[in-house]
Amino acid sequence: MSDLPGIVVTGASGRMGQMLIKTVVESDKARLVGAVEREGHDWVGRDVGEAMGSVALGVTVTDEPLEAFSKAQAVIDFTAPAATLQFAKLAAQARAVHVIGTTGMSDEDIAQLEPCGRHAVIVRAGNMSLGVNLLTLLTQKVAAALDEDFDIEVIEYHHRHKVDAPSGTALMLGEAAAAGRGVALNDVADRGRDGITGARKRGDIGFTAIRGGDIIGEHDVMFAADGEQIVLRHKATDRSLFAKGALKAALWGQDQKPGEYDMLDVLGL
Ligand SMILES: NC(=O)C1=CN([C@@H]2O[C@H](COP(=O)(O)OP(=O)(O)OC[C@H]3O[C@@H](n4cnc5c(N)ncnc54)[C@H](OP(=O)(O)O)[C@@H]3O)[C@@H](O)[C@H]2O)C=CC1
Ligand SMILES: O=C(O)C1=N[C@H](C(=O)O)C[C@H](O)C1
Repeated sequence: MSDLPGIVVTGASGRMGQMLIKTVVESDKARLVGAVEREGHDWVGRDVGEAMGSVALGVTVTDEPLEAFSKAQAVIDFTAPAATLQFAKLAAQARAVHVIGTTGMSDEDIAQLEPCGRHAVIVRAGNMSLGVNLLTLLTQKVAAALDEDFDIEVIEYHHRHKVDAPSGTALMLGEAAAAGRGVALNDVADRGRDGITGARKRGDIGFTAIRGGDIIGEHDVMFAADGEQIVLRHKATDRSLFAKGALKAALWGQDQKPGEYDMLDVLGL
């Protein structure tokens, strides 16, 4: 038996689930020890490699997360808010590092992670890429340098299947812009315009969500003043970017004390 950290992937059949399984299997720093799907899913009981239409990997998809987590050092979870809250409790019980990529979690959902972080390491980020995490720091710096003559708008572009808006990344960028301005995002966020909205309020941070086709994930932070605009931009062209970041977080988490962390901690930014 290898002593490489064992990883369980939840939401195994999903876009990110499949990418994560491929990334873990191809890594020489970790091994895949479990794949979880919800009860009743037609992948349950099948070899996960075969279910993905490839070679057998010797890992059977299960609908019993606690049993899978108990055999693992880390759980990588890109699913949905309700599932992630359930997995957080089980990962804490199993003392496994819980890497959370799931977006669309409310403030109340996030608060529920706190007791879990007392027992296990949690790394959560709306975007696991180096580029976006660096962009949050640039956004904060530009927002701090400019005054409210510059309107800030975060524009995000995603595929037609995405179910949450604004994206987790857009909210990270909005938080960074608000921090640069020394304000709370909740006090200035303008999330959804329709009808007679009135003119833009000075100091607001706006969000625009585009959905279409197979766009993997693109984010612009626009600073628009009279006579000039600055646009900071990140474009993801491959989902493996997020999966590699998540695996890095799972490995980094092995050496940390229980608590809640983000990708800036993992990347040392
Ligand atoms: N942080 C980051 O870097 C990134 C985050 N994401 C986020 O990851 C999440 C997943 O995205 P994506 O893979 O595109 O979505 P998909 O819909 O393709 O996959 C989600 C998977 O989670 C499964 N799932 C949902 N609920 C449960 C449950 N209770 N138990 C077990 N499995 C469950 C779904 O199963 P079923 O089909 O049966 O519902 C599905 O297999 C989203 O929140 C997305 O925003 C995505 C990319 C990068
Ligand atoms: O749902 C997606 O696909 C993505 N979700 C994340 C988000 O909400 O920001 C990250 C990435 O943009 C892809």
